[in-house]
Amino acid sequence: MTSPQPSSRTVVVHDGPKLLAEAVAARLIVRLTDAQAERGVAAVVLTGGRIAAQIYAAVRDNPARDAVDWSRVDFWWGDERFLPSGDPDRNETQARDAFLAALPVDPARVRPMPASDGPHGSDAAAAAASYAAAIAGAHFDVVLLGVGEDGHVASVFPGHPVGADPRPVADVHDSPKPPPVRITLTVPTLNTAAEVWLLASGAGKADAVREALSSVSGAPGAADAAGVLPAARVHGRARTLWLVDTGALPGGV
Ligand SMILES: O=C1O[C@H](COP(=O)(O)O)[C@@H](O)[C@H](O)[C@H]1O
Repeated sequence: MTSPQPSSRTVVVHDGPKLLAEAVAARLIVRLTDAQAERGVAAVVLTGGRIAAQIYAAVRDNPARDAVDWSRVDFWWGDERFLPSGDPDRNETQARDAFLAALPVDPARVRPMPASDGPHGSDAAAAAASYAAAIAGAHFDVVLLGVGEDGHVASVFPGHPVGADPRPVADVHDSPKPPPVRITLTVPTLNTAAEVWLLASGAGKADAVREALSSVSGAPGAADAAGVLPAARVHGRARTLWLVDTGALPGGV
């Protein structure tokens, strides 16, 4: 079921996490195929989280995945847990294990955020600055954002100073969700994308989804101090899609 929303948001509700993952995977394959037809290349910003892992596996297992020239897809990350390379809790590790390792990607186009044992060591601010340099001038066809129980997206947490950070990429300390140190694209950077897809599955997300969808905000500069959930502050330039299941939005829109 699909419903147009105020402020050009569209909410699509699927009947459970399996169907949500398969439908988003199919949608992503089509979007990347279209981007390559239009621009020659495609670029996607990956997220972490439980439904994201299911979506990546569904892309891997979808026979239509071969419609995409994976060697001409740029993979970026919206946020990262600042942990050593290969740590199972890194969003990079999750995506590599779930689908990147199974696809004929160009390793040079896979651009994870730095790890805590990388060139910047434990200096998360330097790591964030280096990622800001890497994304400068990049075009994002799609940003995937898993919505947290508290309404966070990427590592922009409600009430946390990162919500008002003026940098394109921020280091995050004292994250309310472990691990405490993270790196994230900030809201203005996420909002440069052509399309933003917000993903939510399960009853644990219901309060955040309901609150974000009822918010009248969504303006790129909306101050976090105003109490607007990060999930309500992000939007694509061309399209903002909420892709959820019936657990996350009981009763529909
Ligand atoms: O910590 C994070 O969590 C969220 C969502 O996780 P989920 O398991 O509740 O779906 C994700 O938005 C973010 O990228 C990640 O770093």
